[in-house]
Amino acid sequence: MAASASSASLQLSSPSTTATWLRHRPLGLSSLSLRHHQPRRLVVLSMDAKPTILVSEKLGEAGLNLLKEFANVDCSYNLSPEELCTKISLCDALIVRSGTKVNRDVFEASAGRLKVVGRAGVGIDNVDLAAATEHGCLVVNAPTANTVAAAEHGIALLTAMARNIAQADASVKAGKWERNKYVGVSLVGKTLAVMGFGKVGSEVARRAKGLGMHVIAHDPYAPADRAHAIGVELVSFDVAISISDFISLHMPLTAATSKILNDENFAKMKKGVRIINVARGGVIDEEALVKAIDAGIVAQAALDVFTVEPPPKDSKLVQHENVIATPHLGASTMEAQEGVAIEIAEAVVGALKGELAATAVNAPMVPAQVLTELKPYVTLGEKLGRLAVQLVAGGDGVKSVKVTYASARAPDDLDTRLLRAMITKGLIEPISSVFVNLVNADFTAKQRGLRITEERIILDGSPENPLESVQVQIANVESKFASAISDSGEVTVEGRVKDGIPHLTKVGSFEVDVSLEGSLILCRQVDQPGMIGKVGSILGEENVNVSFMSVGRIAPRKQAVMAIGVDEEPSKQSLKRIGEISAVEEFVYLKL
Ligand SMILES: NC(=O)c1ccc[n+]([C@@H]2O[C@H](COP(=O)([O-])OP(=O)(O)OC[C@H]3O[C@@H](n4cnc5c(N)ncnc54)[C@H](O)[C@@H]3O)[C@@H](O)[C@H]2O)c1
Ligand SMILES: O=C(O)[C@H](O)COP(=O)(O)O
Repeated sequence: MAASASSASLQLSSPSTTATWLRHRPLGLSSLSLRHHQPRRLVVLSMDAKPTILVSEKLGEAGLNLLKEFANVDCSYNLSPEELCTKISLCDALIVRSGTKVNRDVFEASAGRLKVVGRAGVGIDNVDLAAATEHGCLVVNAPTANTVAAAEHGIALLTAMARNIAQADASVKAGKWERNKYVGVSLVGKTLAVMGFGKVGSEVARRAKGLGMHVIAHDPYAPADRAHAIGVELVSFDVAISISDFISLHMPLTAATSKILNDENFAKMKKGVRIINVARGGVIDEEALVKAIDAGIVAQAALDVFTVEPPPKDSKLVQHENVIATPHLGASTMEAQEGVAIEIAEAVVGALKGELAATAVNAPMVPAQVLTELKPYVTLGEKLGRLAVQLVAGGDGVKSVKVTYASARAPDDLDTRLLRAMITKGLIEPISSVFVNLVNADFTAKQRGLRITEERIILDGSPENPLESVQVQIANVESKFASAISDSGEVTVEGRVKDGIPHLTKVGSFEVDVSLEGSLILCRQVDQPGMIGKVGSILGEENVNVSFMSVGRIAPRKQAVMAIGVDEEPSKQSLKRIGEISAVEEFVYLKL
């Protein structure tokens, strides 16, 4: 008889995840279950329990108010990189726009405290995503609220450039009246190439069509039917740049798009082409653009974004008379900034509360309604992982875990990434000091050499629930609770969600039914009358509340496993007394 409170020191090895799919019938359940009380929850917040959120660039008032309801908010603008690194170690979340470089130094300086970086806008090229992921820091953005503002700014630049508005305005203000100098070009009937047919690009295309332009687009990843729906033809990169009178850039800055407009590609363009950039400065080789303007290939350029922001005062590009420039104003409308601020505040507060984020950039992005549906299963997965690893006694360490999902849903209708991540969290956190979340789960498993294979059992029946059951098995280990080893030799726990609450339904080969709240005592005993009463009264004497009890047995009066859910942690003395009950053969106390 052995009692053990929680963890063992284990080594995890041999990374990777694999998946297989099988077809089975639903599994039956036959266990005796007694519900005692609804578990009570006691939440105690200390005076300084509020998280701290650093806002390093100007954010709309409505968003700030939302943040302040939940956290201490430190609005510190124009921080130097050193100041940011100093402050960040005291912050749980950071909200930035495009002006703050959130590099590896920032994550290292946070020493694990920084849990969320919120990008109040779309482009996340100023955040080191690899470093964020390695540090388990979630990055969320606000991808929709500034789309229209950016598209409108693109159209504003297009029309202003075509009619020399900026230069003519400066000339009039300088006391001149140069009507012949500022003759423009018309837009109607001209060809516009939209490079990057995403949210902003498609809104620009829609508006340009309204101006009577012929719009084509290049985007290797955009669906043709979305383009056709607004009367835009998708073409190759070379066709787009070589036949167009105007080229408007709307792709993200990535390794593939960096300096995509360079000497070679400017040489392919139609003489007199006009360029608009409200995407990112880095997609244009700025030196090559100056040369192309001087060579007469590019007649004019209208730029909102630059490789270095702000650009140097003596920038040849900015100073060029055929260039108009704005200081990264694409998202800067009152409406967009209020929208972005609310969008990012909600995402950051949600993430700090531990909710799954729908706008996560470095974690699986799952639509909000799917997240809501999966929530209890995600909790189930984490708790099964926690239970399984606490049941391990020794062996060569936890190296190989198999997760089996039983579901009536079609394989492509069940996203298991969230579940796998939370099972991984449950498996790793009780035996290490590592903080595991959706962001770094796969990375951490790989680093620790934990191999997780996933198997899918396709059930017949109604696919109303995403999952019927989840089973977690750890191979090649011994257990501190021998009954947790299944007939096939693995530490095995299985659970399902009932009425929105995760339940443990199987331990080893024994069927039980206990809600996974509070903590758990598992006892193997010889089935006989009075056992529930004996254990219950030992716990009752200590005022430990039993939330659930369930007995799974091979046959009446044979071996049985009793699962007891408790709200409070029993003392070592009580656990010892349970172990001393004569019919109890082994027992274990597990923290959920
Ligand atoms: N100036 C501003 O203030 C401002 C405001 C909003 C957005 N932006 C920038 O505009 C860009 C687009 O934003 P969005 O919200 O439309 O993003 P989005 O993700 O909706 O669209 C980007 C599109 O670019 C496409 N793309 C990726 N690689 C490409 C390539 N090599 N060639 C062509 N297309 C490619 C993608 O398939 C996608 O459809 C981003 O760079 C964003 O940072 C700037
Ligand atoms: O990517 C974006 O959302 C835009 O570039 C806006 O950037 P900003 O928030 O710094 O204005």
